[in-house]
Amino acid sequence: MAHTGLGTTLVTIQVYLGSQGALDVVGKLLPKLVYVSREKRPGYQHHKKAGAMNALVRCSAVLTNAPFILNLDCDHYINNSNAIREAMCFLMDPQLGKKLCYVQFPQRFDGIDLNDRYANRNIVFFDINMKGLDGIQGPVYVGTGCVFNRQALYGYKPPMSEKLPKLTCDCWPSWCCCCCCGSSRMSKSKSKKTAPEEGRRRAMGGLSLFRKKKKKKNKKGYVAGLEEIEEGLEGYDELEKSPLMSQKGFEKRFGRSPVFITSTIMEDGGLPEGTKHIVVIKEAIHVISCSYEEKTEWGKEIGWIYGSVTEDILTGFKMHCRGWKSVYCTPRRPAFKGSAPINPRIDCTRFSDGRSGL
Ligand SMILES: O=c1ccn([C@@H]2O[C@H](COP(=O)(O)OP(=O)(O)O[C@H]3O[C@H](CO)[C@@H](O)[C@H](O)[C@H]3O)[C@@H](O)[C@H]2O)c(=O)[nH]1
Ligand SMILES: [Mn+2]
Repeated sequence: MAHTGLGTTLVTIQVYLGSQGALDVVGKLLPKLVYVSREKRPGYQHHKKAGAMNALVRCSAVLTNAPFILNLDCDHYINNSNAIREAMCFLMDPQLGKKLCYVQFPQRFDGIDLNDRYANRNIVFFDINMKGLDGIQGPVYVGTGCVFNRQALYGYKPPMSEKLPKLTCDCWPSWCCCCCCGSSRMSKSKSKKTAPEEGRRRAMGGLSLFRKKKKKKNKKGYVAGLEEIEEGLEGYDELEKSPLMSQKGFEKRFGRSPVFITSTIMEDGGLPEGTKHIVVIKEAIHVISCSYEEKTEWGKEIGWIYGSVTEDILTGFKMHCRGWKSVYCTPRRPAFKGSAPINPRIDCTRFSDGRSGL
């Protein structure tokens, strides 16, 4: 039901196919379908679509914690039964997968008139610009037809890759000592990254928690934002902070749900062994209550970002800024389709309704 921002809606969670489940024609258990409606009350911002998405992310983390999330607008549908498989080929790729925040598909529409009078195809954007971006850090997130890596929604950074030998001058690799050995920068960077420290970092699942980059100034006062320095120290700040983060920091970022917080550090998703239904249902209701996000980082640093008419662009940029890459996936048969606005009035109404949360 639409919400005007004035009334009240209560939490609804309906699990279709129930606790017994149901089988498909070949006897396999069908996935459950869960309908979720969050709580809204006067005096509490619901943040429209971005707020709805954040509530869904938390609720699903508590109920199943699947590591990947497909986001589709309510006026879009799946048009290619291989769509999810296409995305998973990237997200589960042994080399590339762990660094990907999302796989974005182009938006395609039904009902476009012969001459595409209302420019629904958006050829320049979807078939030129987005392909170009795919060659850099990846396409922007366009709000629908996108499969996310759940970890990227939580403000974590992508895991670091093994380092290749570094060039210390224009022509020689770092093992060349003729002109560069004794460089304090390099030796500092190397001596800091000792094996036990590296081991501790790995033990943390390679996740960088909430680190603010410190800019280092060199003698001349220039900002020496050299990658080597940053990379040499990578993982240290957060290791020092992580014991403190465990309680207050996590709550400040994610809100006061220990079940949700636990789910965020399970890198491969899933629920802890022995999780009880009654606990998760209670917690699922808690995380979609209207005051849950107060004094947290939801919508500011994590999840779908608030405060813009196009929450999608900001959300994708946040991930790219943290170093994640994205992928543009364009199978021959469109993966998803939406219904095209067929006159300017419909387009304007849809636009203003969507932005005001109707
Ligand atoms: O209060 C709201 C308003 C919208 N929606 C959802 O947001 C979607 C997008 O809204 P729509 O009115 O369809 O806007 P469009 O302009 O068609 O959407 C494009 O532009 C939006 C803003 O950039 C993106 O969020 C969309 O994914 C993208 O398809 C809808 O389908 C709903 O699923 C909500 O959940 N709550
Ligand atoms: Mn739409």
